[in-house]
Amino acid sequence: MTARVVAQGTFDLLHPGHVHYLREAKAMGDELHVIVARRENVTHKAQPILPNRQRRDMVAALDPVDEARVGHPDDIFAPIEEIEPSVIALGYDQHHDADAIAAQLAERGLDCAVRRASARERRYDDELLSTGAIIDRILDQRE
Ligand SMILES: Cc1cc2nc3c(=O)[nH]c(=O)nc-3n(C[C@H](O)[C@H](O)[C@H](O)COP(=O)(O)O)c2cc1C
Ligand SMILES: Nc1ncnc2c1ncn2[C@@H]1O[C@H](COP(=O)(O)OP(=O)(O)OP(=O)(O)O)[C@@H](O)[C@H]1O
Repeated sequence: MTARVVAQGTFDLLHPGHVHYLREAKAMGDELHVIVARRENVTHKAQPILPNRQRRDMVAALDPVDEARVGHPDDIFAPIEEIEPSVIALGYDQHHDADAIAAQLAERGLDCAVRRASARERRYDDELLSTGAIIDRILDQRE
């Protein structure tokens, strides 16, 4: 039986931290399905610069990714019910509470583990491993 894994995020300006996360998520199963956050649903930080479709297209092009989709406008569990993953891989710093997600999955009768990926550490001084840091450097150097 194919073990499907779901990963999710904003994936605005891509960087090695995203690749690390998606590689780890893929290793948690056989098929990696990525849900790309709709711009209007990103309320916990600055909204993404790039359009939903462009962010999805770039994530879909990454090696570990088998399928990527723009997320549901208002029910984050709608794609989960469609994909029926064995694992949801949370990113190392994602603000979601794993237990709360596990409880909502159980409520919907979804048998799916919730795990957390690790952080990718910097390999050289000026490596940028966050979209926010990339944007800050652009503002700093291009103003
Ligand atoms: C299990 C799960 C399902 C999600 N499904 C959707 C969705 O369908 N639509 C959406 O816009 N965001 C969805 N999200 C929320 C976004 O991906 C959220 O902004 C992201 O988890 C946090 O992104 P960040 O790590 O880029 O800050 C989902 C998150 C989780 C944990
Ligand atoms: N350095 C990193 N190491 C491991 N995972 C990362 C790293 N940076 C981002 N991720 C993961 O990638 C997913 C998408 O993150 P997101 O799109 O918010 O990127 P970000 O670089 O964290 O953005 P921002 O700087 O705006 O917070 C999340 O699950 C996040 O945990």
